[in-house]
Amino acid sequence: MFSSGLIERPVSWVALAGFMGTGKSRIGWELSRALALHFVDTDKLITRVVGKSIPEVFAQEGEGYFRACEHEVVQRVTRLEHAVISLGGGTFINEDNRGTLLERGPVVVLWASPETVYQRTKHSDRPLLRVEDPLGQIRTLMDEREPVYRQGTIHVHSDGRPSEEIVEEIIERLWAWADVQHAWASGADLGERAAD
Ligand SMILES: Nc1ncnc2c1ncn2[C@@H]1O[C@H](COP(=O)(O)OP(=O)(O)O)[C@@H](O)[C@H]1O
Ligand SMILES: O=C(O)C1=C[C@@H](OP(=O)(O)O)[C@@H](O)[C@H](O)C1
Ligand SMILES: [Mg+2]
Repeated sequence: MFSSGLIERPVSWVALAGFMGTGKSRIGWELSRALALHFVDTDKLITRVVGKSIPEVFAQEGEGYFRACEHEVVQRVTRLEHAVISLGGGTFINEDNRGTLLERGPVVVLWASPETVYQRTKHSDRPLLRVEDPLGQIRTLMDEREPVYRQGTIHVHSDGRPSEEIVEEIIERLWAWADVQHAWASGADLGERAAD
């Protein structure tokens, strides 16, 4: 239906950024189903290519190696067409990655409170949260990263909301964003014609 042009999507490429546990992986997958786009989770891609889990990569190769993998993966996923990309929580923090992603298309940032993040991550293995006081660590790291996440294109809250509602809001906001892009593009066309 999408390829026949009967149903249109707001975008054919979008990335999801935000802190750990805000729902990038889950919402990204659901969004990709809703928009009939391919789905890539950069952490899963790294896991597959390196042949180790994220905690193993951190423990055996070090965080620097993981960040280099993320950088390489960003170069690749920004060349894809028809895809929803779920990033790792730190991917968008790197300035170079951020520039590449924002140039490629809209970056939707998901937000949640430190308490929600703690509840959603406490039974999982996030190497950066393997500390004595994970909630304190979440607060510190979130404060540090917040100004950077603010540089995303669209911001959506995920606290206490079912995933379907979040996906619906993202799609609405992407339509509004796409409308503005088209208006700018046709304005620029008019400007160019007027100058001819
Ligand atoms: N809106 C939501 N409501 C409840 N649980 C959620 C929601 N979004 C994600 N989760 C759950 O929280 C956990 C972390 O989500 P995940 O998608 O892995 O986050 P991220 O990729 O941002 O770290 C998962 O168990 C996921 O199913
Ligand atoms: O915030 C971070 O630096 C990280 C977030 C993780 O991804 P999620 O945000 O999907 O948990 C994963 O990439 C790695 O543990 C580092
Ligand atoms: Mg994830």
